[in-house]
Amino acid sequence: MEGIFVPLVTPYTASGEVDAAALEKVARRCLEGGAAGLVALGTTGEAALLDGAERRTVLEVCRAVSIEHGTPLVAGAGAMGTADTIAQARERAPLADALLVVVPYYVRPSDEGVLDHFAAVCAAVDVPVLAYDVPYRTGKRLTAETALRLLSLDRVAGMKLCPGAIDQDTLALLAARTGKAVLCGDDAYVHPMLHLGAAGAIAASACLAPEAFAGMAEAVRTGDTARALALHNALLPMVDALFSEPSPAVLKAALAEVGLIGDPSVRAPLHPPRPEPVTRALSALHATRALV
Ligand SMILES: O=C(O)C1=N[C@H](C(=O)O)C[C@H](O)C1
Repeated sequence: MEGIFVPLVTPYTASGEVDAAALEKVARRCLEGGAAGLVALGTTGEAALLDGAERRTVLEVCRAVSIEHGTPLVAGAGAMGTADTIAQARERAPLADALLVVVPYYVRPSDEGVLDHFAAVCAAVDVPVLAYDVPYRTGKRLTAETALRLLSLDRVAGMKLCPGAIDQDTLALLAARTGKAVLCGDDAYVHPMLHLGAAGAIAASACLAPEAFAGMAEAVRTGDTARALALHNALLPMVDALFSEPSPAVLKAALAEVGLIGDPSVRAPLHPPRPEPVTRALSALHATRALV
């Protein structure tokens, strides 16, 4: 798994249903913009705020677009408990090339508990699993040592790392060169993480600027450091604006402004964003366009 994977928003119609046509449009646009693949039902897709039928619709739309483009589809899965996570993983695996399974949240299990959780999920499905480490959301932080033990599980193909920083554990994990993919999930750090050996990223901001993110990853890969840095510097203010309020509220408002989705709404308890970060994201987007 290499390159920029885009976790898609879930657009709604004015009457609040999943807007399959808008989702298809955003998905196609991301792949045409150079994304390596799509992620359905991630944090950005408000997966926790959809019902079962809606999650199925999202997966089916993303599956169809991925097949059309010959690119991989990653599906988010994960609950607080192991049994519920396995049920979700079994349901979604047939429609996905890999599963993005979040570290069990809220209950704060021990490291051994986390490892057993992933071993049980891996044993229940026959697709690769990406472990999703996002301690500011889950309440459970993984050390590099535990992350390396996780990566040593056969079916674990890699990790999406979202520690909110490039910390000692991140550096140790990347330095270990396990051969498994480390994907950056902190949009602001994609550029330095690629230089440090990350295989790619799962970045919500790439929904709005797929060309710039894909171009940055390609520039790092080909050694065009000046171009990679220019794109990183241009993207940073956009990322800052997009994450200045709980995601994906600003992102959806910006996508609506550029006409990619019809309705910017997010589901409760998320709130619509203030206008200021949306304007800021759009003017930063404009600056990135000059570089792609
Ligand atoms: O949708 C996702 O998955 C993402 N998760 C990160 C988060 O937890 O906020 C951010 C990333 O850009 C996309």
